[in-house]
Amino acid sequence: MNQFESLGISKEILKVIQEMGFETPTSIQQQAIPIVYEGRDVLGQAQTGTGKTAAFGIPMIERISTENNSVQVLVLTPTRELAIQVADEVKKFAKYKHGIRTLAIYGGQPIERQLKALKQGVQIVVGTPGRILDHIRRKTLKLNNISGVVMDEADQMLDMGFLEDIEAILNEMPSNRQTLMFSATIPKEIEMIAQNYMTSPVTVKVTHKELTVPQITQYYFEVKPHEKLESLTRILDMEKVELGMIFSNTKRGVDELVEKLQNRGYSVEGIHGDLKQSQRDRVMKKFRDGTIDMLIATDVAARGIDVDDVALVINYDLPENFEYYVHRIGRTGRAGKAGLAYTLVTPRQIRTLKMLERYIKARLIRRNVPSVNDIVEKRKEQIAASITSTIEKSGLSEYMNFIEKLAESHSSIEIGAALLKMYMKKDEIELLDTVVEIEKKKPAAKSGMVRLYFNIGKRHGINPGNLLGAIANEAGISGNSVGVIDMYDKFSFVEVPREVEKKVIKAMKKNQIKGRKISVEVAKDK
Ligand SMILES: Nc1ncnc2c1ncn2[C@@H]1O[C@H](COP(=O)(O)OP(=O)(O)OP(=O)(O)O)[C@@H](O)[C@H]1O
Ligand SMILES: [Mg+2]
Repeated sequence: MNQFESLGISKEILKVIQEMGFETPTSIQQQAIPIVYEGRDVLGQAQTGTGKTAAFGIPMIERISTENNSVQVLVLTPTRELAIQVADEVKKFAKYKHGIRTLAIYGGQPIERQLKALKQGVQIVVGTPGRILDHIRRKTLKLNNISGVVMDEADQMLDMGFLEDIEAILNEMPSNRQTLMFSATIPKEIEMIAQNYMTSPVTVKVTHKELTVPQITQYYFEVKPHEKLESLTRILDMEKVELGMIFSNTKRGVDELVEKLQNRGYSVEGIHGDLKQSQRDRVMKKFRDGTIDMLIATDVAARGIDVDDVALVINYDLPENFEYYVHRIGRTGRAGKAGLAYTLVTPRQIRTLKMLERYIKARLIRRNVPSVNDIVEKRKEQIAASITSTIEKSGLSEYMNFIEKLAESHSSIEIGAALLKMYMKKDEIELLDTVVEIEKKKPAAKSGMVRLYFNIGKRHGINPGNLLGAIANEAGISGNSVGVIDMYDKFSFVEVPREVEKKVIKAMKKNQIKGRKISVEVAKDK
């Protein structure tokens, strides 16, 4: 007998569990399922991604009588996306329990469609409190046959101001029903509802020292407010994750980030409460399918959302509430998988960060925003890896003939290097476009020097040493007195002693390089 069988789960559901590839029940499932089967009220707390949905979903499915077409189980969730997801998960588990019908009911969806489905008869309804109450008042949803109610993410529903709605809903139900509440965080306020609406509830708490799961490695980056966007793009360039989420505290923040990142060529979409439901559904689908790399979201997508293989969560803004942090980063590192969580913190927020660490009882490791060099080095590693895998996949013979010919007049190292240079060139432009904004604002590091920015356009192919010599010559100064020169396709800069600033600018404008007009800009000192 496997461990799932010993929990008393029916064979129809055991079959699904096997198909889903679950090997052993998680702690919350082991502890909560038998108590829920007993019919007790349960207040369940366990870390994010540890299978709370199945912990309440499985026993709730088992109690449905298929002879009866009325609603018997109601699950309340704080968001529409979570209602859809939990209903899908319940449907999955009920796959071989023929005759059980499950319906998600939420705002933003045409009410007629829901009315039609309710009329046909469903036994399990999963929904958001507002719309559920709406149906109760229209008498299109009757709760007199309810034998079980679940509040998933109960604390979030209270936070969103759903207390009155929830109370109104609970008051419509038979008092001998079974009541369950589940969340990764259970603050004190919950106990108030528990006292009023539950009958001698059993608290099932899977305790760990930390509130967050240990397989999520948590880092923070200290960045000035005006450097956040630049830092984010560097982090994204460095990580190149396949699927991730970025959280912002405001809807406007989400919209702005989406626009800015899309303009820079990142594959991102946004989700928040002001978007039309059809748009929210479209974005969620793209995210679940992996059509986009990153979902940018407010906390509307922080709770309960379970998307496979989210490798990275970034808090672009430090959340206003510590519980939100736990739930946001919990979108990664689910079902035992590893995850990364990055949080951008401004210097003024360091104290709040320390308080957050005390709340979650875990540490965030400090990390520096990757420099341009780090990103270039990382690119090289990635390119080396993709060269190796291309070679391993073989299918190179036609290219090899071509290279063999070239190898008669060049060494293979030269050929390889030239190909790489051609390949990187394209890459470099993309990379450096993102660097410009921050670099542009930088004055010279050494006192007495000024940094002059000039623009000679894309793919200039000019040797910095030659340019430096030409400028010094034209200005009548020694080449040695010119400091750094760095040339990019968009902005290049040179650092010169303050005394010769004017001379150099004049010389640069005069010394048109390859016939291009040069515009020079002086970086202001702080
Ligand atoms: N026993 C199990 N073995 C392996 N995977 C499981 C098991 N139980 C659940 N899962 C999977 O783990 C993932 C997370 O489950 P679920 O969404 O229920 O977590 P949760 O505890 O509700 O998290 P959150 O607090 O974020 O809502 C899901 O993809 C689910 O299919
Ligand atoms: Mg959940």
